[in-house]
Formats: sequence, C-alpha cells, structure tokens
Amino acid sequence: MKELLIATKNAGKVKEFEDLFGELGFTVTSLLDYPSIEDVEETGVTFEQNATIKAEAISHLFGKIVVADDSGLFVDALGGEPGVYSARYAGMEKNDEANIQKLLTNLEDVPKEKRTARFHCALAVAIPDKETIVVEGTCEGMITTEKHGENGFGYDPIFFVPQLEKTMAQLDKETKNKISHRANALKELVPVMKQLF
Ligand SMILES: O=c1[nH]c(=O)c2ncn([C@@H]3O[C@H](COP(=O)(O)OP(=O)(O)OP(=O)(O)O)[C@@H](O)[C@H]3O)c2[nH]1
Ligand SMILES: [Mg+2]
Repeated sequence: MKELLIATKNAGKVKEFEDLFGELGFTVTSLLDYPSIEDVEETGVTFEQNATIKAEAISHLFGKIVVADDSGLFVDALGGEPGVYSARYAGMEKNDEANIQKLLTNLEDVPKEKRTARFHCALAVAIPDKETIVVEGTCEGMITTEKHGENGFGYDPIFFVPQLEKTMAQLDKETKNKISHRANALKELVPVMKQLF
C-alpha cells in the first residue's frame, strides 16, 4: 500500500481523505498522528495560497511528498464570506457550531432564492525539489435556515444540495465523496498522483 501524508488536523477532512485516497490505493496519515507539530499559519488570501503554504511547510519538515487542503464556503448574499476564513468565522478556536450560528444570523433577512452558496477546495501537492501542484474543485448549493443531518463536518448541516434535495450532513459519506468540492478537486489530481507514485 502506498502511504500519503495530508497536512491537516481537521478530523472531518481526514475521514474523507481516507476514503477518497483509499480508492486510489493509498493509506493516509495526517498531522493528527503528529500532535506536537503546530498549525501552519494560513497567511494567504486565496485557497490556492493557503493550501500551498501548508503543503510546502510540512513537506520541508518531512522531506517527502505532502498534500494539503484549503477549503471553505462562499455565500453570495454576504459578498463571498466566510470564504478563506470559513474555519475561523466566529473566532480563532474554529468552532463549527458557532460558525453555523453566526452564518444563520447574518442571513436572517435573506430570502430563500438569494441564499446561494458554494464550497470551494484547493488541494496542493508539495514535492521535494519540484514545483507545487494545485488543483481546485467546487460544489454548488443553498444555505438553509435550520440544521438538518448529522454526517460530515463544518457547515454541512446547513448546506443544501438542490439535485439531491438534502443537506450535505444528510448524505451518506459515499454520496458526499462523489459530489463534494473535495471530491471534484481530487478528480483533477488523479493523473498527477499516478505520475508521482
Ligand atoms: O461543511 C463543510 N463541509 C466541507 O466539506 C468543508 N470543507 C471545508 N469546510 C469549512 O471550511 C473550513 C476549512 O478551513 P481550512 O481549510 O483552513 O481547514 P482547517 O483549519 O479546519 O484544517 P487544516 O486543514 O487547515 O488543518 C472548515 O473548517 C469548514 O468550516 C467545510 N465545511
Ligand atoms: Mg486551517
């Protein structure tokens, strides 16, 4: 089995990557296995920049190929907020519930048809002594007025996927992993991974 290190401590992402990369024949390790490594500061203003910063920092540390994910939610009625700050929308402690409540409050007066949004994901592959490769993927949806479903993480309980008539948190993981921004980005990465491993 090929082994791949993902530069994240987000347990929700790790679970999804175990399945997504598992299908490609990889076992996944993450920074959850290295708790003493501090979070890399996300100083970029785009997903692409932050994914690159995280992947390159951890690749330099381990001297091997590392993948990083930077992702978030764009809400049209809020001019694209929370965007690259999705994890820290309600504060630096990255609390999913507080983030959801802040978003619902900010959208209180916004009617259903104007609650359009999309998830965005940038995946960066840092390769020692080579240029970093970045791919991106999106997933379109609408923000609900209440939470529905228990699966997934982050904003999934309030992100409604119109074609499936369910929130992301009401989908089983196999279905989320077919349609998500992360899955769509990973599709672009398959040929790259085949070349590298
Ligand atoms: O409902 C969701 N379903 C998803 O599929 C999803 N993907 C991303 N997000 C949100 O965007 C932040 C990423 O921020 P982010 O890329 O900086 O990650 P993070 O700080 O949590 O971990 P790390 O990978 O940086 O260590 C996350 O925390 C979530 O709030 C999602 N929400
Ligand atoms: Mg982060």
